[in-house]
Amino acid sequence: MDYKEVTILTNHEVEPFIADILDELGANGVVIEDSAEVSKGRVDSYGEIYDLNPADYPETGIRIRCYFSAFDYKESLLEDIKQAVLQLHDIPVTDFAVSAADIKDDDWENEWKRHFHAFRASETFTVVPSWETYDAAPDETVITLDPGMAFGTGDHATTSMCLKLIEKYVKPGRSVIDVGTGSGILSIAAHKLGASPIRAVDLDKVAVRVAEENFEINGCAAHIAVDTGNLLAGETEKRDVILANILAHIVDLMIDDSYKLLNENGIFVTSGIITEKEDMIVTHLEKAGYRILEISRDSGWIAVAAVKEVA
Ligand SMILES: C[S@@+](CC[C@H](N)C(=O)[O-])C[C@H]1O[C@@H](n2cnc3c(N)ncnc32)[C@H](O)[C@@H]1O
Repeated sequence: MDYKEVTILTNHEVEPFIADILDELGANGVVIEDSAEVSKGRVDSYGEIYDLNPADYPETGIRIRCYFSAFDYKESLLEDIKQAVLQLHDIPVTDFAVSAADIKDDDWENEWKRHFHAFRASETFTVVPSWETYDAAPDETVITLDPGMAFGTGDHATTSMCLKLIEKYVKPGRSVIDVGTGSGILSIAAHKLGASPIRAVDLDKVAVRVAEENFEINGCAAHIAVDTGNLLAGETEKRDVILANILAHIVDLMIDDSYKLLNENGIFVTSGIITEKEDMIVTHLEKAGYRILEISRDSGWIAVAAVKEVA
């Protein structure tokens, strides 16, 4: 079947919402290229800094590439995307352009996989696509991933900030629940650090299937229970750590439940929160009884680690 590659150029503020919009409209695989990445400089597994090729990135804002099968693509699609973006509440859309091109080679999957390569996502975790071979250095812990249609390759600021907080706060033998597991990346990281037992849930059945496959690839399927689930609804087992990288207004809905479900001195690691929503989330966390341990910031997003201290 032929595929269409749809390219969108827009400003950073739209980024948190674009994947959901494209998903609703039937996109297969979404790749986000951020102009801010070029100025960061990357460090490879041997500590050498390398530059990204500016030609691969937009000059300003973000470029989103996504893929639609001929079956899902219709003439009105570009206009539908534009209208959905322009109707976002309270989000300034200062730049917007959308275009489509044919992909003739029947190989859209490889087209978007072209953009995903092994990279160091945190101090110890290196994410390696399942189709690449990689020689890990002794200080690296490899997470092998095929994210398929699910979110979570690790190169998004929210995921890498979560990985860094997990490195710090998840200890061997701690019980974990990963809410909105996506590709399963955070659960795999927790497992590699010795956490147990681990449960992963996602509202999206496709994400649950992808996470299961990634648990298999990483040899941890027997150690992570994965299921569909809506936030913490129906969860009764107390946990030492709760992970949730979802959007701020959704995280907000689970703050009180997370506090109830945590053991004493348990830790809530959460991200998916744009800086504009920091005050709202921090105020709610403190009201629920949490003490904020730290807040990380990257590319307009924050991640929070908070502890349930019981006097
Ligand atoms: C931003 S992705 C995070 C994926 C991965 N945990 C990571 O850190 O990269 C958010 C995930 O939350 C899931 N999600 C959204 N709303 C949810 C809900 N109410 N309950 C459970 N999962 C939800 C989405 O399907 C998506 O897979």
